[in-house]
Amino acid sequence: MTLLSVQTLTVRRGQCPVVDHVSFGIAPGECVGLIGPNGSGKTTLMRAALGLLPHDGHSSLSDPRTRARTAAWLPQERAIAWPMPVEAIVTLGRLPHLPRSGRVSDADQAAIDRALERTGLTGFRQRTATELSGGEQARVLIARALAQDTPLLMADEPIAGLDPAAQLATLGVFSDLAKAGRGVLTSLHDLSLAARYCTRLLLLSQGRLVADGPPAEVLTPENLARVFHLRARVLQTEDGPLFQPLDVLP
Ligand SMILES: Nc1ncnc2c1ncn2[C@@H]1O[C@H](COP(=O)(O)OP(=O)(O)OP(=O)(O)O)[C@@H](O)[C@H]1O
Repeated sequence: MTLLSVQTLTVRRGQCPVVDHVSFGIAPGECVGLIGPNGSGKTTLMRAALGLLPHDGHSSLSDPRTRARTAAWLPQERAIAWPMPVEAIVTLGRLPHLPRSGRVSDADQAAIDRALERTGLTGFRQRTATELSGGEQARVLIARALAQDTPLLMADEPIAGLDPAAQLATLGVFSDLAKAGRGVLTSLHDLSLAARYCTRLLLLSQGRLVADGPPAEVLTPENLARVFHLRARVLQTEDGPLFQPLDVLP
């Protein structure tokens, strides 16, 4: 069973492919990190895989109904426009589950409470979301995506702007979701955290998928030099792999 299947997905901007014949699948139990330098095509790949951008090739989530049932999507933009209570925003994640009356069932409320708890926002539920800090607002949107309770969670740089504890907590939640049989696809720039929390990494370079496998097989000195122009040390420790960038290569 796959939660997402992408075959030869290609997105062109003008004549230039910014996602170039990318194929992969995501199965339940996988927490997959999408890594690559700025402009390598991570956002474009995820948006095309969700059917939100015109593309060639195939994605199993192109169909809006399948997408709505299968995937929660956390985009990179984190602005909350409406001065609503935090709990009301997280409740929006339950919209696909609510009856026409909009009545929130006990099961819906349990999912909302769980999402607030997982993101450390239980004490914020009555606060006006627009009055929270940028990082707190980001956590509200993560909570909304978690409340959707879909088999697959797709997140674009979800830990950008979060403090270190919130970064670890967020990726811990994603990793736990995968251990519980969900699937996660998340882009991120922190290669240490990618190595530690992801079961598998997809490495993009100039729109092409140049490596796909367990973190230790993807974060090799050769790939780091070739794709990121970095010399780095990867240490295997009892707490997982630690990644230390050392120099920018010419
Ligand atoms: N609307 C657009 N029109 C033209 N080119 C675009 C557009 N959106 C993105 N691109 C180009 O597509 C390429 C991939 O962009 P994308 O945002 O997918 O990269 P990314 O890997 O997510 O980058 P980052 O790590 O900086 O968020 C970049 O070269 C970008 O300039």
